[in-house]
Amino acid sequence: MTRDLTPVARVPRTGLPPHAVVVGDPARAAAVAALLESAQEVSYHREYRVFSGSWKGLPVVVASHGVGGPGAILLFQELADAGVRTILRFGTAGAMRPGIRDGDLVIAEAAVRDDGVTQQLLPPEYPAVAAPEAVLALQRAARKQGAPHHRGFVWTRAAFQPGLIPLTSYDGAGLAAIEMELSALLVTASLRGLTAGGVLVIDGVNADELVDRTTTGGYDPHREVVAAGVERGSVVSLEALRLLAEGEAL
Ligand SMILES: O=P(O)(O)O[C@H]1O[C@H](CO)[C@@H](O)[C@H]1O
Ligand SMILES: O=c1cc[nH]c(=O)[nH]1
Repeated sequence: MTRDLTPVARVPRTGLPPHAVVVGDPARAAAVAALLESAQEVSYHREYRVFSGSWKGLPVVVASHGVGGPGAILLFQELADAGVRTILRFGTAGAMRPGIRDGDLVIAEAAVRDDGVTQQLLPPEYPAVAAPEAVLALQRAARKQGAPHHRGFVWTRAAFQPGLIPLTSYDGAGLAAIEMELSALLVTASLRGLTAGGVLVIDGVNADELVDRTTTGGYDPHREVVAAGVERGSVVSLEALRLLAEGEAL
């Protein structure tokens, strides 16, 4: 019995649908799963809460991976071991580009690999890129949902709080948002032959040096403007999965 479960997240090795939305917060996984038909909790070990159900007839997985790349990559790898082939991360992030507002969505095209884990798997020059079809599916779903959205590069950074070492300056590099797990997903996808992408709801920004005070209110995910973005983003990520599954992304 135990051998039929993956070792850390303890998801069943067989029987999961091949399409998944992953989120950091187990409570958000439950909220996204509540949008599904016939949703059921498959497993819940550590920070990894896993549901299955149907979105417009498409069987899907919704799962939480917790905070931080090293823990999250375990879920991504174990979902791949369990037969999941398409994974979209639906997270929260801080804005880094002027004009991106609280509650807006950022659709990731690629991520800076500052995730604290993939450097131990392969050289730092290796890119973390989203599947183009995932980018287009998310963009199409965002337009359909009327969700304010932007496309761009994301900084995946292992440290949330600023410390004594000054932040790397990406001034002039055009980064759109900062979060903590996406590059770990994108690298896993490249190594395992998965299709992956990500969409992030802006909840302010986590480091004072990065704050664009004209458009965000500073880091605070517990606000109505963020909750409204999360509601829109939940539908966008599920609908993008459906577009990918139906081959309607391009
Ligand atoms: O809202 P989630 O998906 O957890 O994403 C962001 O929020 C957490 C930090 O508060 C990190 O996990 C970061 O990546
Ligand atoms: O890493 C994160 C996640 C959410 N918001 C931020 O500002 N940073």
